[in-house]
Amino acid sequence: MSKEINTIGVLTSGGDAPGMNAVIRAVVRTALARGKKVMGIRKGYSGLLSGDIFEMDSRSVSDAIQRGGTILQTARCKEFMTEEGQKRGAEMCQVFGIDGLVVIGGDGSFKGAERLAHQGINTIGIPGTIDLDIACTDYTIGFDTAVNTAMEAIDKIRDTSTSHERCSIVEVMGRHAGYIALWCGIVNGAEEVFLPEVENITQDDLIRRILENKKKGKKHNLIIMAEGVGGTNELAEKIQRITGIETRPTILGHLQRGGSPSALDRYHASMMGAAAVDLLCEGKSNRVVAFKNGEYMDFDINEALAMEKSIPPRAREVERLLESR
Ligand SMILES: Nc1ncnc2c1ncn2[C@@H]1O[C@H](COP(=O)(O)OP(=O)(O)O)[C@@H](O)[C@H]1O
Ligand SMILES: O=P(O)(O)OC[C@H]1O[C@](O)(COP(=O)(O)O)[C@@H](O)[C@@H]1O
Ligand SMILES: [Mg+2]
Repeated sequence: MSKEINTIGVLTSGGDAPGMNAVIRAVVRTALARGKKVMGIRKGYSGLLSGDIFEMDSRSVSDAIQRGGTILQTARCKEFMTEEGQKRGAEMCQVFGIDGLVVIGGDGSFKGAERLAHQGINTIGIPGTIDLDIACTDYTIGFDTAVNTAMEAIDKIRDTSTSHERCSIVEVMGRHAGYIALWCGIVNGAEEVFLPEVENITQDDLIRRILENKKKGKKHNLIIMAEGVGGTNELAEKIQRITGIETRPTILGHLQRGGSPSALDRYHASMMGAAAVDLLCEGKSNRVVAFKNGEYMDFDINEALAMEKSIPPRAREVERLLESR
């Protein structure tokens, strides 16, 4: 018989993402509507281990849906990677009466949720990361806002780049994932995009293309670099040294992680937050909520973590087709 859940905990973990507050709001309000008690855990698994836990009511999530960041704050917690840390985490849940837990984060956070489920706490993961790099789901909360933020910033860089006939290299976030870079390549109309998951053109090929573009009268070259590829500053210096074309690197960095979430992020966040609570109420554990082929569903965490995701070949092809030559 599945265990009945009376108190639901909620935490955000790993890198923050716009829309996390809308998830917290949906979890809190759905749980209260189902007659459950809700406990907020601050600073991810760090706050769980230090007992930074408080009761939440409907007002705790007022004025949160439109706010960026996470009102529960987030952290990366090394101690929780150890079995001892995970046991202590489960004990802390018991101390606060938490029998079901919603973990909002990425793959790393889901591994932690799986370990807690192993210790007897019912857990459900919700994909919250700007990187869009969780294989079991077509959408991760925060991506739409982040890619729009990057797109708007790159449009602005393109304006000044054209005025000065410069080459601009813009580095977008994604230590292991090139989705923001790929999307910006398409929606900003870049001349070249470098992704961590696939083979890219060589720096020599790039320099030849920049010189050809100049001969054809192109007024700027816009190159998008995913963070995980690296070497943005060095590449800019090399292009300028060899071609004589002024080249400026811009690293967009953490501005991509902040800001008020888009409608898409708020919508998925609300739907996924409510789904997570309903799964817990049905006695489910060790599951991840996903949006796949236009529907909300859930997967076993271990199966979800074993899935692989690759850059859609057609999107890479279209990005290349549309590069101006
Ligand atoms: N293998 C693991 N076992 C237990 N906890 C983990 C594991 N991997 C990550 N975590 C926990 O999840 C946190 C967030 O993971 P991280 O990979 O940084 O971010 P994300 O969840 O966004 O991928 C880590 O700091 C750690 O506390
Ligand atoms: O904020 P930090 O610690 O510098 O981390 C930067 C990383 O976090 C991200 O913004 C999001 O990654 P996660 O969601 O997996 O934490 C990556 O794109 C980036 O590489
Ligand atoms: Mg991650």
